[in-house]
Amino acid sequence: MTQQAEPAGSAEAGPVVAAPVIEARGLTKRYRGGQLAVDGLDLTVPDGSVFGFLGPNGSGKTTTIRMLLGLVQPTSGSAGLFGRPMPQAARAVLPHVGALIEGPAQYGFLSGRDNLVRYDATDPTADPRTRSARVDAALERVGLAAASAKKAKAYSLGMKQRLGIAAALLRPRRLLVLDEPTNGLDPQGMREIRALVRELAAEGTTVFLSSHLLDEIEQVCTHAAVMAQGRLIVQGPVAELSAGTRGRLAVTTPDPADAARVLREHGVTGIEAGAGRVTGDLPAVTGDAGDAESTKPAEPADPADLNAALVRAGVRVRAFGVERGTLEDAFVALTGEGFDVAG
Ligand SMILES: Nc1ncnc2c1ncn2[C@@H]1O[C@H](COP(=O)(O)OP(=O)(O)OP(=O)(O)O)[C@@H](O)[C@H]1O
Repeated sequence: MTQQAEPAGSAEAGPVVAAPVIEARGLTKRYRGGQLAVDGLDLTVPDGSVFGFLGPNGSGKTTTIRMLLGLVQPTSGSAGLFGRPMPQAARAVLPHVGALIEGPAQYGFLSGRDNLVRYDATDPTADPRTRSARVDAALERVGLAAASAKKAKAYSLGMKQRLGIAAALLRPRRLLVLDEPTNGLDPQGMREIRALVRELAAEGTTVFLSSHLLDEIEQVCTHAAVMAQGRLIVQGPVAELSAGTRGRLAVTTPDPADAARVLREHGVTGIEAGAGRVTGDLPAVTGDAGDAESTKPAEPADPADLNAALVRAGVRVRAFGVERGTLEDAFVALTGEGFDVAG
């Protein structure tokens, strides 16, 4: 008998060799009220990445995630997971995806363990005979084994969030999608979630997490995409995105006024001269940071030339360096706005 083509309902995601884990092309969502929540989004999430989906509140992150998971129908454009189209391939693909969107739904009167048992029981493909072992492994995985008998209502927010992640990890996942996983957590809770994300990534799970916190993305993500008002501003490896900013020149000198003058003459802008220290923005020689599609860093002037100019002008330089740009600098440079986390 010849091999049948894989049925749409198969648990296998099919051949996945080089396909990005998530791919969106021109993905757009206009809600019925007319609100354009996501506008022509092109997104590529590489296999094995920890991908930060960054944007202020209301920038369209949750709507995008819902479209990627097949929970919301796009107005236009396409979304794919593991090279398969969504929502058409949802039944085949979603068993490989764990998701935690808008906080975990839990029963406070049940223990953490019983919450997971209940959750596992709602999965028709989960073998009841191995349920107990699966639940214990998930609790262990998120560091809740010792607190597993406690009622969920007695959990801290961070523990509740980890219980939600444990639910998403009851079966092996190739992709974990976390919508604002550290929202509302205290610094310790945030650290725990970050550590967990790093561990999962080290085990080979691709993690896609949304956040409105720039430093969080810098700390934990290998790649990022930045959204503002429903549109993609930039995406790429985090190191390249922050390198794309020119960085800030910092000169320690007993002659700040002279240093400021010489630097200004050599094209340095945004100069701030204080007691014994002058900072400024390196002039760009070439570059295309203004291109929203580009992740290529702008080419800054060679700081060594500026240092030489200072020395030639008789300015005494005690320390000279370029402070690395941050993702926040990149966001400000690309949008001309501050990264507003309010709301
Ligand atoms: N069901 C809906 N109907 C109409 N408009 C909506 C709906 N859901 C979201 N929006 C609007 O779409 C825009 C994007 O919202 P979305 O929740 O996707 O953004 P977000 O970046 O996830 O923000 P947040 O972090 O606040 O959830 C917002 O202006 C929001 O008010």
